[in-house]
Amino acid sequence: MSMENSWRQRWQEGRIGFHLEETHPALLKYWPTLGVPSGAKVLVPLCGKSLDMRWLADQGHPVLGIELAPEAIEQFLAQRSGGISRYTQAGFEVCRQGNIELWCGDFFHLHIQQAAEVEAFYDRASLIALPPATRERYAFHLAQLVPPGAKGLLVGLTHADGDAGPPFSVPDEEIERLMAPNFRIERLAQLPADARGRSESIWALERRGPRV
Ligand SMILES: C[S@@+](CC[C@H](N)C(=O)[O-])C[C@H]1O[C@@H](n2cnc3c(N)ncnc32)[C@H](O)[C@@H]1O
Repeated sequence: MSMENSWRQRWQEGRIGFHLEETHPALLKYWPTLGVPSGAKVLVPLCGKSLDMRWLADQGHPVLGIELAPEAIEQFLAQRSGGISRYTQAGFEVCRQGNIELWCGDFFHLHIQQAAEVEAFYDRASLIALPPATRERYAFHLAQLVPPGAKGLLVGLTHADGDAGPPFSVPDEEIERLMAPNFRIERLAQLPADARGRSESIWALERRGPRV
């Protein structure tokens, strides 16, 4: 089965153990330390139906989430009664609710023109959703989409179940190797392991290169 279909099947069957029913504690704790100005648009790759997007929007950030599974987007929108506008842009179905826009489709098809206003990013559980070779592509594509100086928070995950996934275990060394060519990167914290031995790591990133 293709990666795309297996994610859609997960959403259809409700196998979404990664989803949190609250704002991620690391977002609450560490986002304010990045110093991203209120009003800066935040890219949320592989966003699922994460409530973290609501929190970011409540801080004054326009949010651009991108997600493969229409099921995730519809479930996200159904959480609130706010009016929804729907349109097609650059081949993506886009839904907007308040200052959150959700693009339904493949992150790798999102082009820099569509991300033109993005100034920051928030990435939880994207790398760990992707097999090794795709993680390389992901890191490169993210770097292409965000401008020099863009800051982001990244939440990774390691586990002791070997190469199995998703979630794939992505060790610190790999996150550094993938991101360091294009981002200044600092590990902020390692959260305690849960009952299944899964532990999240929290990183601050800043896109390298001269600001224009
Ligand atoms: C592990 S989940 C994390 C979701 C969210 N960030 C969170 O913290 O709840 C990964 C999500 O990425 C989506 N996805 C996987 N590959 C994708 C791709 N190439 N483009 C867009 N979304 C993708 C899946 O459907 C899934 O909802």
